[in-house]
Amino acid sequence: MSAIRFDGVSHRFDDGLVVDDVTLELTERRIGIVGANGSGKSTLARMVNGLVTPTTGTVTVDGLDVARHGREVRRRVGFVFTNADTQIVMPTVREDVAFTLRRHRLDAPTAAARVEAVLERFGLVELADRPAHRLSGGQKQLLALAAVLVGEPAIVVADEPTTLLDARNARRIAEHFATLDEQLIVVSHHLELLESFDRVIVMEAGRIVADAEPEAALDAYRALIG
Ligand SMILES: Nc1ncnc2c1ncn2[C@@H]1O[C@H](COP(=O)(O)OP(=O)(O)OP(=O)(O)O)[C@@H](O)[C@H]1O
Repeated sequence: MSAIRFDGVSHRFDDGLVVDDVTLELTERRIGIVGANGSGKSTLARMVNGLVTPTTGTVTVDGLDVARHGREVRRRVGFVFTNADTQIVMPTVREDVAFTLRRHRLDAPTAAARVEAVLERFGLVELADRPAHRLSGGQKQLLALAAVLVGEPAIVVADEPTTLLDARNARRIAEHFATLDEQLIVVSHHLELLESFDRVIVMEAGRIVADAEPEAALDAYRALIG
């Protein structure tokens, strides 16, 4: 597993401190982050691949400072957004998956084979030539995950990946998560999604208020939110 380290990390937006002096080492395979709305989860998750940089402190991935080595870090850390629409950049499903590989310096047959393998894995082969924007919400989220995984990142960060999905599609995403070899960090309000994870971090007002195996951490979170 990769080692993600937060060292005295704070982040301030205009209206105040959103992440408040967080020190963490994330080495487990599957890590969940929970917390009330506005507690700083997304900001923390975004710092793992440099979408947000710390106001103070450092975040490193395998020793690489995320603020200084953004491009290298983003190769290692794939990010899945809540709203898959924001992630679709190409007209068709196949083109959208292939787009991830544009800077990977692969020869065309190798790139094409990687795209087909990932389409197959996510049950997207029959949809490959469809307009990506016309897929259903669940299909779009699978496409977003496929488009991230085709780049073979070591780490996948997903920010509320099931929030916009119905129960069936949410379960599908959870099943795919269960089969991933990659290290996975998931921000979620769907607590059952995190029950089988290795570690769950609970945030409150920018701080980590519980950090344990899921049962204990989720109990602490339920107690916190009453
Ligand atoms: N780009 C931004 N500019 C200014 N303030 C921001 C920005 N992004 C987030 N914030 C503020 O930072 C705080 C934490 O936001 P963040 O999205 O990290 O919380 P969260 O725990 O992920 O919340 P939610 O569960 O609602 O998604 C919120 O008060 C939010 O309004």
